[in-house]
Amino acid sequence: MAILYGSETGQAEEIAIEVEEMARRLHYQTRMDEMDSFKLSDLLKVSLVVFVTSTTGQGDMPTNTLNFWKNLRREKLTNSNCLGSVKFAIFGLGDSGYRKFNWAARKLQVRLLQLGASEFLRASEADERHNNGIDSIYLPWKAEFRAALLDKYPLPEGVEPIPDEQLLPPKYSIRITPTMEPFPADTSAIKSALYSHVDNPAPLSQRRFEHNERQDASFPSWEAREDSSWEIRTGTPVEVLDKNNVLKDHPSKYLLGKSDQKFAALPPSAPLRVPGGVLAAVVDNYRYTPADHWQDVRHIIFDVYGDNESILNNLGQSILSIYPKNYPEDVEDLISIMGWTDVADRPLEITIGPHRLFRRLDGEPSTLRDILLHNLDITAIPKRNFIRQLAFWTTNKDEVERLREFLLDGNEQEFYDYTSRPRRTILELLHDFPGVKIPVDRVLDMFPIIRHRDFSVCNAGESLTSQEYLYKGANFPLRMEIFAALVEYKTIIRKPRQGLCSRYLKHLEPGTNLTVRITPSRGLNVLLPSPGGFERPLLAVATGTGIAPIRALVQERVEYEGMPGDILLFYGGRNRKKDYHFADEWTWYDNFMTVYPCFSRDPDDPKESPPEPKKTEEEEFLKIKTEEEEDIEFGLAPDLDYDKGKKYVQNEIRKRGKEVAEMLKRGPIVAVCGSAGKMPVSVRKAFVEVLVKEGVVKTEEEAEMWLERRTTYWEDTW
Ligand SMILES: Cc1cc2nc3c(=O)[nH]c(=O)nc-3n(C[C@H](O)[C@H](O)[C@H](O)COP(=O)(O)O)c2cc1C
Repeated sequence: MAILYGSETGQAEEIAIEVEEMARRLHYQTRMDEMDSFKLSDLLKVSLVVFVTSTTGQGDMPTNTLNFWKNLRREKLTNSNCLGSVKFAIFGLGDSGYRKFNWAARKLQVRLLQLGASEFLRASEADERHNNGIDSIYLPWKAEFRAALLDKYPLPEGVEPIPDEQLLPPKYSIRITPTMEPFPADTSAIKSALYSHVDNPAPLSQRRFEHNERQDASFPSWEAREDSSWEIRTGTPVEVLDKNNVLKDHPSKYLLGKSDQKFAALPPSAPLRVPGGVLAAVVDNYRYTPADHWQDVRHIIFDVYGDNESILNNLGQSILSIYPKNYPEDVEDLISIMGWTDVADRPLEITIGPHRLFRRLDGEPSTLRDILLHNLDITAIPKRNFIRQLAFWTTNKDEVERLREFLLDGNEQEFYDYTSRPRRTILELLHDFPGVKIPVDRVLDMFPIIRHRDFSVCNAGESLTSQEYLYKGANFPLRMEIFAALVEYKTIIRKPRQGLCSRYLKHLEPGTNLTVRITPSRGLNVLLPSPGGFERPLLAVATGTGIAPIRALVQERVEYEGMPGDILLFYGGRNRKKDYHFADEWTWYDNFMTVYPCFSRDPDDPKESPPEPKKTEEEEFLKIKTEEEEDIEFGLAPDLDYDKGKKYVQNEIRKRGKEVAEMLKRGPIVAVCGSAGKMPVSVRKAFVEVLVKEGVVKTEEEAEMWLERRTTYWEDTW
């Protein structure tokens, strides 16, 4: 059985992992991977294919399916019945808040049927907005799927499904290498510097021996050797093995580990070998919003070294993907509670690993600590698959019982209350279950891999290139900026929380090198298909950091040699003084741009709506929210007060109806950017109402049609 997934943030992948485990328990040979790692012809080699895919963008296929999808859509396959022998099942994940609910799964299903494949089981569409989220559809579907498998492909006589209480063999192969490892080559500048100041360095063979000695698990740690009792116990002077490493003079002279000393607690800066990735250096990273504003919004500027010609040719926008890393203190915490201290820094041998396990670019051998720092998401919210496996690694009966209870049918709410609602992390969960000791050879099977996070590049045109670039050409970096709101909140267990990437970005120091990936935005096809795209009017609506892609669109027009189309921007924030992003810049373009800002928390008339009592950032951050407020914040419950006469962009659009209708008549590009959920829906409704009220069309249906056919309507919401 092949289980192929398409996933942006990991939900579909998690479902695929569960489906695979279920199939393995029914003795299937399985292959589980993202769609893009699977050849179309391989579909013919398996008995059954399960597709699990989310929908992203505006009804789009996830990024890791795009190649597969392109191949599947090849014109010459149509009417070929080429998948006549393929049996498949589809499980879709979506969010009914989006207009094109579960479109990726639907498109895939239609195409597979068109190519002759037959459905093994009815397709299913899960809705994230449902009370119990995806699970409310997924769990019954899984039970139905299992029953159908047993029915249509019964197990041979005498063969039983492998019970849940029995541990399956690991999928990945990882082990700590035996002690006698060759001494790594002195390739890096840092290394040669390391040895250059050593007094009378020993011959290489001696150094290798000492190195191996230190690699040995029984060799005492630095801490132990610093403790003189070790010396007394063993009779070996502490410095014996390190005598050659005595520094002759001050280490700072060599810039040795300078950054490590200064920012000892920061994630490592070694860039990763990411397929399609390019090197970038942080030029600046500063807080854009004032310190007393509730939200820390970062303006981060990078120099990007890569195939810059092709990036420059990607008019429209680019997406910059960041690969966040863990903090050393969290990793050390995990190493210590799992009892991995002795093996954490010894080289690892990974013969079969997940393909997203990106190694360090400098080719240094990986250690367990390395992959924990760079690859494994130890602060993710624990998923069912993780909890299921944990129960095998504790000898404490109460813990086993408690872990298994979470997974029992009917306990979904309890599981949710323990994990997702308080945003509990894997690391915290492991602290709650001190009896659990995960063996090293299971880490790749159990921990999720860190996913990259995408940011719209918020500059374009001339600002991408420096004078140096223009003069010296493509060897010079491009300057790319992102504008990111850090995710920091507290939950019902009153713990302040930070997203993994937010924490990484917050302390990303200028000068840090990292690997990023630059890809064209999905909006690219929509925004610039026609010649003269720049000459079309642009009707932009942005809330908060949704302004990022709009700023790039504006900057692009500035450079246009012809006459750029005029721009109408509706911008929504909370306070003019705190989050009217890039307000100064808009005045530079007032020959072709009009901005209507509105601020939901700034009262027009202080008598009518008195200002809210001023809160410090800390108060705002630590404010204990009611359960309803929490639900609204996490999008789990509707905010019934949402639209009531507030100063939101949709109301501003209605207020300026005439001007908006005039622009809509001219076939503009409409770009709506900001948080997903109610804003894009309300904005579209406002456009529809305006078109009817201003007499452009008669009915709301006609207005919808107008938006669909006469405008290029692009939403970038998250
Ligand atoms: C930027 C973005 C765009 C989305 N667009 C759609 C959409 O057009 N239709 C839909 O049904 N769901 C949409 N969703 C919801 C996701 O499909 C849903 O959250 C899913 O559980 C994510 O699964 P994944 O983590 O595997 O990608 C979107 C989510 C995001 C973050």
